Amino acid sequence: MLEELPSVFLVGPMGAGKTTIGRLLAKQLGREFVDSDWYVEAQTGADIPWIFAKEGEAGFRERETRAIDELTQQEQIVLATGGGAVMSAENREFLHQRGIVIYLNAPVDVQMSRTAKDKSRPLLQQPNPRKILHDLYRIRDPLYRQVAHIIMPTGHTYPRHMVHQLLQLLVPFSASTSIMPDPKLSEDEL
Ligand SMILES: Nc1ncnc2c1ncn2[C@@H]1O[C@H](COP(=O)(O)OP(=O)(O)OP(=O)(O)O)[C@@H](O)[C@H]1O
Ligand SMILES: O=C(O)C1=C[C@@H](O)[C@@H](O)[C@H](O)C1
Ligand SMILES: [Mg+2]
Repeated sequence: MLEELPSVFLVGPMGAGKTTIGRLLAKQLGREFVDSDWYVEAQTGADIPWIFAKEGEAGFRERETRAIDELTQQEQIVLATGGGAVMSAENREFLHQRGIVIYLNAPVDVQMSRTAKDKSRPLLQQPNPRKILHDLYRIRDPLYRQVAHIIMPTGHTYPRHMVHQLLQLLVPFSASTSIMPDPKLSEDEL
């Protein structure tokens, strides 16, 4: 039933589960899974902390926009994007126009517990990561909502259960028509 489904792009904050859910969703759909953070690392030949250290956040964002442009042109993939990808209007346009965008909306407490032990996120290597996550959420939540076709809360739901719900929410987008369902599916409807 989902053969006609265009590419699916996951957006949301660090620790929302974009990589985890994206990988599982791709498996269920029989699609290729790509993570824009991994793609940037592979294209650069260096990891994200190294890119931030050598080129600053601005250097990383340039690389990220090139990656989002290239990856959103691929057909029928599942793409997990970096948490800050929606900061660029160009990226938002690429994402919204070229596929179905799912916003995984995680409260700051959940983001905190899921990112606490991991040192791979340069923006959180600060004395007060909770404040950083909180400030980023305030700025980015409206942008995630703006770019999304589907908004899915994530907190205490098992990844497999989330993927099951997402597969149902994606059905209306699979018809062979260029008209996207409107209005947005929102948290209230889940
Ligand atoms: N629904 C879930 N329930 C419980 N744990 C989860 C869930 N989704 C993700 N996790 C766990 O949270 C951590 C962060 O998840 P993940 O790396 O998928 O987030 P992300 O959105 O890709 O973050 P980033 O933007 O930093 O790449 C992982 O350890 C993962 O196993
Ligand atoms: O939220 C962010 O700005 C980031 C999230 C990660 O996915 C990486 O893209 C990088 O660490 C920056
Ligand atoms: Mg990820």
